[in-house]
Amino acid sequence: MAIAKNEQKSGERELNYMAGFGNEFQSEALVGALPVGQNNPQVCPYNLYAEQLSGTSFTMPRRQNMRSWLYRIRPSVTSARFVPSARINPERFGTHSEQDEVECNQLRWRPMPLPEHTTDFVSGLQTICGAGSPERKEGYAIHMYSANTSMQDSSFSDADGDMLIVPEQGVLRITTEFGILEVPPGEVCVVQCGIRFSVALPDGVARGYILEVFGSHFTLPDLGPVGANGLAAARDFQTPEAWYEDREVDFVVMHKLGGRVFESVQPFSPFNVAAWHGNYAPCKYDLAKFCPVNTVSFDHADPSIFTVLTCPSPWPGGVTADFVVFPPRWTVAEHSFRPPYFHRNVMSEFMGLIRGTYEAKQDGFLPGGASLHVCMTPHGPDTATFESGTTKDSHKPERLPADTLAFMFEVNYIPRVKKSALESNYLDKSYQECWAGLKSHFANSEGAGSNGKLTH
Ligand SMILES: O=C(O)Cc1cc(O)ccc1O
Ligand SMILES: [Fe+2]
Repeated sequence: MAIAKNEQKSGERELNYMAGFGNEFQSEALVGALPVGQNNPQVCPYNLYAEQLSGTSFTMPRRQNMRSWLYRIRPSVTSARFVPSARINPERFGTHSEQDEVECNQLRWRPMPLPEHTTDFVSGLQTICGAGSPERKEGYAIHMYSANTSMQDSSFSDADGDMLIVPEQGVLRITTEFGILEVPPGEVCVVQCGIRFSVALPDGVARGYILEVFGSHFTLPDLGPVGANGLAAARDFQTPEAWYEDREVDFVVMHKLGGRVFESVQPFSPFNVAAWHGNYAPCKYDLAKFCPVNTVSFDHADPSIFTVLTCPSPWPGGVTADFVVFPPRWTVAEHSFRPPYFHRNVMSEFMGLIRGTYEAKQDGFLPGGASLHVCMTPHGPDTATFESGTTKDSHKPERLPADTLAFMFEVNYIPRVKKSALESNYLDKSYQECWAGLKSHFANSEGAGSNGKLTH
């Protein structure tokens, strides 16, 4: 067995990352393992197998074209036949189905409980909603996970799309074919379509959110008049250096395709890539590095101003999905209602909370919880937020607390909500009550209203 540049046991090694978003990276865990000047030498260095993983069609324009070359001890093709996985309950995880319904009411979930029984990242996945079709390669699904055990000699890959993973509780140590990423709450990662990965839980528990996009890839948003800087900087994204293990063991390889999970057993670890190069590779990003841009005068900017990553739609200006963060920041708008406004949006909005409280809700929206407001469903600040927003001194700058971190998956297609998520006992059936106190303050002749003050 050749000697790896890094330790064989991932737990003992400091992780190294390469900086940049979508760069042409190259990385060797074994000195000289990358072929020089070509992808397919007749015999690769160290007798490795060359394997290409493409993320776009071969003929995609160069700027969008994504692929990587992996140099591995055995090729991925050497596994037994895949069969439907008995570990996954398709009623709970996969994609939405015909039996799931659209729901025009505002929905909110309390935090999903941590599991009572042994549950790893994959068995702890629960689909909340989805739209479009993985077969047609358009649309998305939104999932949550809650787990208390590391994946053991097993991996998962998603042939349906890219996964953006947002931890809320517990570090995720994600071993991929490209190397290892450690992702604590406050950071997010993207594991692209087809990449095999396995999740260990150094903290013993983990909970969080996933946005899966079919047939599209996450990219940095254009900045338009904002200019060349601001929001998420490309250099702050981190891609793991190559890491491999040469381990012969019965390894379960799970694979999601068309919303169904299949599995196979192979006699070796799939994390056997000694070197790779290309621009199709997982990455992570620390949300604390996000540089918000916002109003410095009056009124409330639309939340698109906080877009971290976007999945463009096939038509100009549209998106399949945006990942938006509500970071700690100063709010300074004068003579303005500063919290999020009341609205009905053409896009559908799934929100989650990583920590703290969210500026539009004083109560009931908890870390690990979620809300869903679909296309044209009215929503906005709860009664208490409206009252404080209309009475506070709006000439004093205010710091939104540093320990707050909410986010939104803003999606185009109207989602169907998974039956199991609608029937779960953590669905908050009293959500609508948060707006019940929004009484009329209308004053058409005298008194309140005419002087810009409300009587509460
Ligand atoms: O809380 C929400 O619904 C998200 C949201 C935030 C905001 O500041 C403006 C519009 C919007 O949809
Ligand atoms: Fe909204």
